[in-house]
Amino acid sequence: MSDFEFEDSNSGSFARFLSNGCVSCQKGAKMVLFVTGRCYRDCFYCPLSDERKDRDVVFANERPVYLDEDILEEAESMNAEGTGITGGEPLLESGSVLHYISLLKSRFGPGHHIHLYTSIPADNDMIQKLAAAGLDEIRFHPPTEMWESLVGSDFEASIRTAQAAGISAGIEIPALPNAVDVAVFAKKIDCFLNLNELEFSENNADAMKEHGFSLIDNESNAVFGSREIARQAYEVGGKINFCASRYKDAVQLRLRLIRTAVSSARPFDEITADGTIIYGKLKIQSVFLNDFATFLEDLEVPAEAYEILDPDGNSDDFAVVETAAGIAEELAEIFREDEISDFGEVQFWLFERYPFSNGFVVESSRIY
Ligand SMILES: C[S@@+](CC[C@H](N)C(=O)[O-])C[C@H]1O[C@@H](n2cnc3c(N)ncnc32)[C@H](O)[C@@H]1O
Ligand code: SF4
Repeated sequence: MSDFEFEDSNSGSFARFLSNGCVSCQKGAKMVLFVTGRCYRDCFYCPLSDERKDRDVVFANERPVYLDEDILEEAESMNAEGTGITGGEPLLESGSVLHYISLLKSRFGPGHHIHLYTSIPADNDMIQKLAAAGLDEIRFHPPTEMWESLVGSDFEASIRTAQAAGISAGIEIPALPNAVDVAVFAKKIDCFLNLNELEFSENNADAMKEHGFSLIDNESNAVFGSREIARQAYEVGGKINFCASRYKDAVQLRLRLIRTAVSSARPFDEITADGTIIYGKLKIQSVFLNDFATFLEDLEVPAEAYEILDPDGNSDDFAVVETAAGIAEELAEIFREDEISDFGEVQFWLFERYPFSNGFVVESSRIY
């Protein structure tokens, strides 16, 4: 853990303390492991999407998880330094949480930092199990109606038990009115307090409006006034980190995409500053593939500069050759100028997409 003063004028984040989990999260180096969308609470501000809320699903980042291997592959694909376990309420599936902690620690070693979000004040037995599995950090989210009366509560007991068991423990809540009371409590018991800028999501928008909240502007999801509440809480002192909505989107997500792109890009993929990849795509009738490969060899295009994707090898179908954007552009130019027709109809495209397998396509354009 580190003590310092941090103020990011671009995003609006500020902190005088960052837990180790936050340090790797800020680098975009944490995988998000979502363990069950079920939750026994009903916070009006809960941001969960329909795809996840109340559903017994597991996701590693955006990848649905059916097998342990899905989690390990996702962590490898982004070269993760650690994992944040969230939900729903992950401790409703405590057996899975313990299993995943052990799995990640045994594959990636004790240095793979794992933190857990929970709204349950876990009892001594559960804390000992989490510690034995290797959990590094736990962040409790007490219900808003308890924020003024946390002293002597089960949450205080859980935080103290976790700290005694060697788990770094604190509180993480959205910056809603009364967060100042939580700051007073956190300072008193000397635990960290992470404040999230309150955000609108598709599913909580109606409830947020009913509670009198509005957006800062039309370009962000952040709630008007949440940052000012966090600032008041910050003035209380103590180990506080305010994570702005823009910081999550603009910095953490972008850095995670870049990490994923760097570890999974093919030699010819171009990685953009946003972490997307750009490449060229040629669509060609499968029957002409062998001749076309010879044509590329004659042009001295190196083998590592393209990849042939012909899934079913059916000669009636179109196959795909993916290559560097620059090579696709040059080939398109050659085909156009020389009016080449030896390979049937060949289409030339440029693609930009997220760096996951079958990642969302940001843009595609046909160049010839
Ligand atoms: C969605 S919860 C899931 C884990 C667990 N149920 C909990 O509440 O901690 C994960 C984190 O999101 C934060 N959060 C919930 N609603 C939010 C909102 N509308 N805006 C910003 N953060 C929110 C919570 O404070 C919590 O730290
Ligand atoms: S405790 Fe967490 S998951 Fe459950 S309703 Fe509240 S914010 Fe949503």
